[in-house]
Amino acid sequence: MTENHTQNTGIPKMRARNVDVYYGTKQAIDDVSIDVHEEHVTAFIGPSGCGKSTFLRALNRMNDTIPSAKVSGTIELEGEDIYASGMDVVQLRARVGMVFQKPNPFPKSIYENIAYGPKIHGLAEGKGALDEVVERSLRRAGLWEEVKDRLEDSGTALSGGQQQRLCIARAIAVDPEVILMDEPCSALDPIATAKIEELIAELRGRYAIVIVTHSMQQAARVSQRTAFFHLGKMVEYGKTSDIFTNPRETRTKDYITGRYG
Ligand SMILES: Nc1ncnc2c1ncn2[C@@H]1O[C@H](COP(=O)(O)OP(=O)(O)OP(=O)(O)O)[C@@H](O)[C@H]1O
Repeated sequence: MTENHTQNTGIPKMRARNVDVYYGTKQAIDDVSIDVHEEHVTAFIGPSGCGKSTFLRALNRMNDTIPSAKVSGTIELEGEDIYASGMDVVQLRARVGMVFQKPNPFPKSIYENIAYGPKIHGLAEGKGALDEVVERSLRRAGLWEEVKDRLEDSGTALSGGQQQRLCIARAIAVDPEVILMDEPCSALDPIATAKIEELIAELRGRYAIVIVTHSMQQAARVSQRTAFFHLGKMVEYGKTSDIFTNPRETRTKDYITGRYG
């Protein structure tokens, strides 16, 4: 373990050590160790197929849904082993929320998209409390003003960018500690992308955010820490400004200067 991997800035929110992920016999992640801190946006970058999404999904056990996937090593959330046998995975995924590449609202009303999680997790009792959570979550996701008069409309009737903010509001509604975002802007136009990036900057004050992105410009704009992945390994992890201006590893330099990818 080197300083390079831990980026010592206080107690980490999540701590991964020596993580391997296999799909059947194919190794997709090889011995990755990283600390993720609250009030930071951590970007995962690297060429297609290097394992960014696989590692991201390991952070809230989304890989459990893929029968061939096997994770080893340790991943802790606030010091608690998330792969321990007693871990409640539904609860874990509320604490470590996820936003996907393609916005995926439920085919239900805007209101229900947000209210569903707090209801099943028992976070809000009664209509008044639920109304409050819905408004607060939509406000935090920068969507309230646009939807407050149409909360009963279907979430799927919103524009792509609004749908993605709805999905972020849905993640926020269950009071997460970490939000994982897997290329959250790849299906959006530049204006919707800029809104999501602004939102990420605001949300950083409350949550640890991890974002997978193909856009180095986006990583540079939104993140404070960047991890560069290549062929299943995490090659370099550091302050985003250092990774982009003064990378230590040749492979990082080659990638950020566009030599491959
Ligand atoms: N469900 C799966 N079953 C088998 N192999 C998979 C599965 N998902 C990913 N892989 C393989 O694992 C490796 C890492 O894939 P992953 O999607 O994590 O990479 P990535 O860096 O996120 O790629 P991209 O940037 O293209 O999304 C690839 O070789 C991929 O083919």
